Amino acid sequence: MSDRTGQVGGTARAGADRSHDDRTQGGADRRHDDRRRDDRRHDGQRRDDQRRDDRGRSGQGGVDRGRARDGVDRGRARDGADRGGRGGDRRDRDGRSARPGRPAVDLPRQAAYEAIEAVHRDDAYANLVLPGILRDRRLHGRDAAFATELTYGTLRVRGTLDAILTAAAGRDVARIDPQPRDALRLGAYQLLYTRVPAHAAVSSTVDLVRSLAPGASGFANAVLREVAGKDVDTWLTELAPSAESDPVGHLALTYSHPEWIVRAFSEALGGDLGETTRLLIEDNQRPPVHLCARPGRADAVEVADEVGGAPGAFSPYAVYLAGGAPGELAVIAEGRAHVQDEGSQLVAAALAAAEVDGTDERWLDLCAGPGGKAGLLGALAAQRGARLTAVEVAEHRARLVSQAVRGLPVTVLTTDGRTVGRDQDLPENTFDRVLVDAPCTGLGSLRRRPESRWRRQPSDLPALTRLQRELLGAALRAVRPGGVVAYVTCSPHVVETHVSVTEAARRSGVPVDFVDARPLLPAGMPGLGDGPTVQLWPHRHGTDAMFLAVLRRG
Ligand SMILES: C[S@@+](CC[C@H](N)C(=O)[O-])C[C@H]1O[C@@H](n2cnc3c(N)ncnc32)[C@H](O)[C@@H]1O
Repeated sequence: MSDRTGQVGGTARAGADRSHDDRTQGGADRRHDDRRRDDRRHDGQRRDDQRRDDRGRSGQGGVDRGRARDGVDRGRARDGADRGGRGGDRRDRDGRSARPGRPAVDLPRQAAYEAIEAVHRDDAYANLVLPGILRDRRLHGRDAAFATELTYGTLRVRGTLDAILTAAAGRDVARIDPQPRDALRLGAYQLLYTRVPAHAAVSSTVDLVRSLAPGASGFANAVLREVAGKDVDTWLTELAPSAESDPVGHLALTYSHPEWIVRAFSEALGGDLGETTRLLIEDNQRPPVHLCARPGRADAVEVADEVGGAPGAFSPYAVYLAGGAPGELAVIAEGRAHVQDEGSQLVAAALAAAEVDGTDERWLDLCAGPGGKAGLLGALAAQRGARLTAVEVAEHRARLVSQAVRGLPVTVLTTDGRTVGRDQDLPENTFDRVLVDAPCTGLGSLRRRPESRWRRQPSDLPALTRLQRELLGAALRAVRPGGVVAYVTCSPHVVETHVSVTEAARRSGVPVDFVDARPLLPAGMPGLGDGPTVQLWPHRHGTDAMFLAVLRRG
């Protein structure tokens, strides 16, 4: 450790103690007034340095402090950093904006902080809460992209950030108050995983902490300077367990996933740690947006031309968007396409591609909300003279299904899918094709839900797997002899995939055979394994990790 780092380390611990005093003794502020005045003088100097630094760096690419080892996509946030504190923003003696009504912190960082805080304080979902915050703060274009990158990135690598912050602060992050803690996570993310200049990352975070918890700004300054003393690889070398003695712990800290999820992925990948690593890396990338060009209403190649995207690699309906907000596209507004991961398209289309003997008119989607697969199946049903019944137990999600299938031959039922045989609209032995897109942990779409890896717990599994078995049991009662059932999860956890499907089939009392699902996917698709089930993967196929089992009723 260098002299400078050692010195800062001492300051960080002193700061940590000060902040602790502030919280526990209330009036401790007075005892530290002198130190705070010093802090402010240093902060003012630092901000001047930062502006000079930002001006000097703009156009030069900044400093990339990270390398590829953690798999986090870096460098995209660089330009946004240059905006912080520039453009003639006049500040008062405390570093706050001198213009009334403007927050002390630049708007993209403020927006990212608010989203992160809402996720941790209110159990909000980042993908739902952030658009409203961006709208309220009138952030568009590069500012909105910067705020989004900071929000998603910070939430994704929270585990690694917390380990580093714990070491830098000299105490467990759990013992730091929630507001400065989230601000520190945001600051450490900028320092370790983006090209934001260190001065900008530190001073903007200290400003943010000062606006939230004035007593903690000196502490935040010291902790961040300690964090900035090493790059992420050096931190990980110091903190991560050895890859030889504790491979799961090593991967978990290095690639910021909970250990139980690393273990589950490794098991689903047959214990191949190299491939597990590639998956973890992929989970930390910004996910692409895929559209589904609805069959009969649009052609994927034409939609790709229209939106400036590219046709998908596998699904005949897939279009890869280059960027931008899909909600603003005419093709979506006009119902010619919808947003849907390519893997979801593939598993829904596989159900439609399976052979059935006899009639092919009555299709059933037993877990339809919010309606992505019902939209594709409804469009295919329209082409083939069939009709889809879409079942969803949650009222608000059933409304989303109704919106998604407008104009298609789909009947939406707001009911429990397990009522097959008890509900007159869900008779037994009736449907030709049935989809069970079961509620699951969602471990296959961690790229899209940055907070979910930290929110999900192994204790979620028993209730989910019971529901999965019951819904698949209901589907096996609903399908007629000779008809097919597709069981789908957006999770590769073997307890939710192989265990749920084999247990449900065994307990159903209905004669069923597994159909080889691989030929139901586009010809030549690589990496589909030995069958009869199929597991798609982000690192192999660029899709969410969808699982598909197809069963034919005897
Ligand atoms: C994985 S999501 C389905 C996603 C959907 N197929 C799509 O492509 O948009 C599972 C859905 O099942 C619903 N669900 C949960 N329990 C259910 C039940 N007992 N009966 C019907 N739907 C249920 C959930 O509310 C959720 O909307």
